[in-house]
Amino acid sequence: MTELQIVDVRLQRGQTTVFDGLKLQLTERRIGVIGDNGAGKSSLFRMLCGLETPATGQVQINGVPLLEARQGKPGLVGLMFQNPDDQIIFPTVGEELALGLRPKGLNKQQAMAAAREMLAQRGLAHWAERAVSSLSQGQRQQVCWLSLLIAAPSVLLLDEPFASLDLPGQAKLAQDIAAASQQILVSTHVLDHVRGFERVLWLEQGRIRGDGPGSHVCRAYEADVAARLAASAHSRAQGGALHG
Ligand SMILES: Nc1ncnc2c1ncn2[C@@H]1O[C@H](COP(=O)(O)OP(=O)(O)OP(=O)(O)O)[C@@H](O)[C@H]1O
Repeated sequence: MTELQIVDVRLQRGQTTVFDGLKLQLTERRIGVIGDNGAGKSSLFRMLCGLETPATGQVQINGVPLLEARQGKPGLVGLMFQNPDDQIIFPTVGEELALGLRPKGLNKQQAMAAAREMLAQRGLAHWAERAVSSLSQGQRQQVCWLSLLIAAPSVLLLDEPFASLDLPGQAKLAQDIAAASQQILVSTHVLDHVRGFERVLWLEQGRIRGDGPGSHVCRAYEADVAARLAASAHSRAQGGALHG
């Protein structure tokens, strides 16, 4: 099992200090990440796969600094981007899936054959030559997931992977996540997708506000949102009474 560790990290993005003194040990097989817009979910994932470098502190894999651990092992941590257009590089679906197999030593033909086989197994054989630009947003999100699945990194980071999927697509992805043997972290605003996870992190302005079994943490976040809504309705009503 791969163990990700965040050791006393400060992360700066532009003018924003996203994390300051963040410490986390991530050992559970399924970890959900929830919280308001701007709480730091994407930043956490980008940092865990090396796209953002902390100003101080460190991300470690099995006790080894991330950059060192990834040398010669590009398939250690994989990110499914929130926006498919940030992830997809190649013009066709087949080529995009094949890309994930090249680090495993397959040549171009072998990688394309494996990509075609995977698509065929999922009833999507006709997608192999399909231009990515001709796919809908949800279909592009599916391609991003399949790219990660075929590349099979040890740790999968899925940043709002359900966002554009239709209901059957969401159900299929949830099944795939349940069946995968790797460690998977999922950020989402749809709490039902992570409520059953053994661990959920609730981020609030870059700090850990909740950390525990999915059912407990999701309930606590929902209660907090309800309380905030009630407080703002109350203050609006008071404002109305004052001006009435
Ligand atoms: N490229 C950037 N430059 C500067 N600040 C950024 C950048 N990207 C994000 N931020 C800031 O970092 C903080 C965390 O953003 P992040 O995207 O990690 O939040 P999030 O929890 O993923 O939000 P959402 O739910 O909207 O996707 C926010 O205050 C955001 O404004």
